Amino acid sequence: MKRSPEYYAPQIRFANLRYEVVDKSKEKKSVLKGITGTFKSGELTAIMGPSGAGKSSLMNILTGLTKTGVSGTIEIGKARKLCAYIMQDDHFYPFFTVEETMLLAAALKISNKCVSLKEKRALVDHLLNTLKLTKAKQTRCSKLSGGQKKRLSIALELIDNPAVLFLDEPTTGLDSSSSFDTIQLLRSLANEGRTIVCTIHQPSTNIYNLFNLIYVLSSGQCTYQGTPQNTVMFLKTIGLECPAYHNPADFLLECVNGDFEDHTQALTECAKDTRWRYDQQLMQADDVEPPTEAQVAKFNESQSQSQSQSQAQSPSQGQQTTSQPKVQLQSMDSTKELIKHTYPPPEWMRLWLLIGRCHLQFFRDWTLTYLKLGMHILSAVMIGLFFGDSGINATKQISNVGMIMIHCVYLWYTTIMPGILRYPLEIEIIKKETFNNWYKLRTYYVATMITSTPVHIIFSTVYITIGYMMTDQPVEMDRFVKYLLSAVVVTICADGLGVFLGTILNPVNGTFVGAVSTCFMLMFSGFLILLTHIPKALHFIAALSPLRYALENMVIALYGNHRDKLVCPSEEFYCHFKNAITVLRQFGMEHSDFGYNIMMILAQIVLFKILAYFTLKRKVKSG
Ligand SMILES: Nc1ncnc2c1ncn2[C@@H]1O[C@H](COP(=O)(O)OP(=O)(O)OP(=O)(O)O)[C@@H](O)[C@H]1O
Repeated sequence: MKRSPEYYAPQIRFANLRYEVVDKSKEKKSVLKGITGTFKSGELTAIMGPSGAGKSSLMNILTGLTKTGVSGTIEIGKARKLCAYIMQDDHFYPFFTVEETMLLAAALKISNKCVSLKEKRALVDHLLNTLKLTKAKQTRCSKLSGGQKKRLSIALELIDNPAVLFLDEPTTGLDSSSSFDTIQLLRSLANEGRTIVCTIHQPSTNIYNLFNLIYVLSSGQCTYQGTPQNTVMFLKTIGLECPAYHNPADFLLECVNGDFEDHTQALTECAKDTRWRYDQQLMQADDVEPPTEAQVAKFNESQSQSQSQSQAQSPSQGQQTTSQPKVQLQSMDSTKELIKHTYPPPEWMRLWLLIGRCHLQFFRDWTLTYLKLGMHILSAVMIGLFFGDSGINATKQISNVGMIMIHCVYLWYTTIMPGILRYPLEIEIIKKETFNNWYKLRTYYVATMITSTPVHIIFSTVYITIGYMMTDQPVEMDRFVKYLLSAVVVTICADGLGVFLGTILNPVNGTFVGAVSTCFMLMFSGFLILLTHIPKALHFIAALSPLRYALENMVIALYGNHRDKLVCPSEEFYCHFKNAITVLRQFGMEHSDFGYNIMMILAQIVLFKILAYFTLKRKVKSG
């Protein structure tokens, strides 16, 4: 059952479209200079042109990714909600198989109420079969070839049957055969009634002829809009004769590149004639007006009738026609019916699914789990062996406070770095998925918080418990709980700051800023320089350091609340730190308040998490 094009895939019209940017030298630059065009439903359109002509800019504007600096009219209406944008690079979570990726996308895009899990499996199988990915079903995404990745990107967006599909350079990095297959597939999808627009560089003749419309940009101006078959005749009208056996696509690009003098002005003028987008048989030599829709429909019908007749007479001849795709989407009416009436699941359901994905990813990435846990255990044991009985031995109390500081810095550093390094890698996936309405960014953000927080709690608990036990700290539950709580909150705070830095800086700068900020926080933690020794005017800087509050709290937990005397070894004549209160006085912490310190760290956690959300949002929205 075919959808009516009006409902299914509205055409995209834009008129006098301008796009201006301000570059670094504050100069205005006109990227698109008042272009006009129409991309129709049921058609596969190629946007071509030299590098820097404005192809990606046009695509980003039509998809709604770029909004500032744009003027003119774009008639896309509600279609923008029905759009899918397949970006140039294919990004997937590497630890999931093709089937898992597809099933998760189906679960995120289609509510269980309208399509059951069994039906979703059938839909996924159908799409994988159509895109020749069935054999790679159980392959992890990181192991796919370039062509398979591209086809998976397309399959993922076809799950909810978008009416309009934009693709940025879908053949980049593919060999000629895979490129041909990909464009042929897109043509099949367009034949079903979708509006498909893609940018492409130097297509071969076979690929070029698969397009219904070629839209050429040169220095922000439209220099051709017509069928591939009309290209040679179009160029001839301005005196550019395409040599025999020369690829018309290459010749067209050579002409717009200015390889045979600058013809941009003549080409721009000539391209205003919209009749080049119609079959020349349809045009009368002296016609000035383009044919009406009814004329075009009638012509197309008669064409397809005569074609099917000739194919019936000579099947092999029909197969050789390059403008008709060989591969047609297998008809699966029940599946099409299913996807016709779909609607997305509620956002809480998507949250649940994303939490599941985060957990699965966490357990499959051994560097995140086993390696990190192993390092935590090893480090805790090493520190335990080095510090021995420092928790009870009155002669080792400066070392014991030093060990607390090492614990704080270790947890801080090992948590802040993954946060800094994670988002630059993940941002492209989030960008793609949120832009194509898989879920809202806030849902994703909450899911990562819900998943990462228990992990930080478990890891820091393992690390702290081993360190606490091995160094003979007081065996009192309330002291241990307070000590652990302080370590856990500072770990979560480090995660917040890491995510914040990861969303505003690239990995190199993020690593540098993360390391430098840790050094400063360490300096003001109250161990290397006592808080009482810091000039009063600089106290506010110390007040910003979460490490300071954590260290203070861990020291209070061990030495505060009238702790019994520590053990002074018999061979020692005098133990200065025999009374626990002496340790607190030594570090100027006898009046510190545990509750206040916890509140200060919690406040910073909230601050970093909110800031990180907005910086992540800004990063995702920036094209
Ligand atoms: N936000 C921006 N700030 C400054 N310049 C920009 C911006 N966006 C686009 N441009 C400039 O506009 C021109 C067109 O860029 P665009 O990416 O659209 O070209 P393109 O045709 O897609 O090129 P390519 O084929 O190489 O990808 C380029 O010169 C680019 O530097």
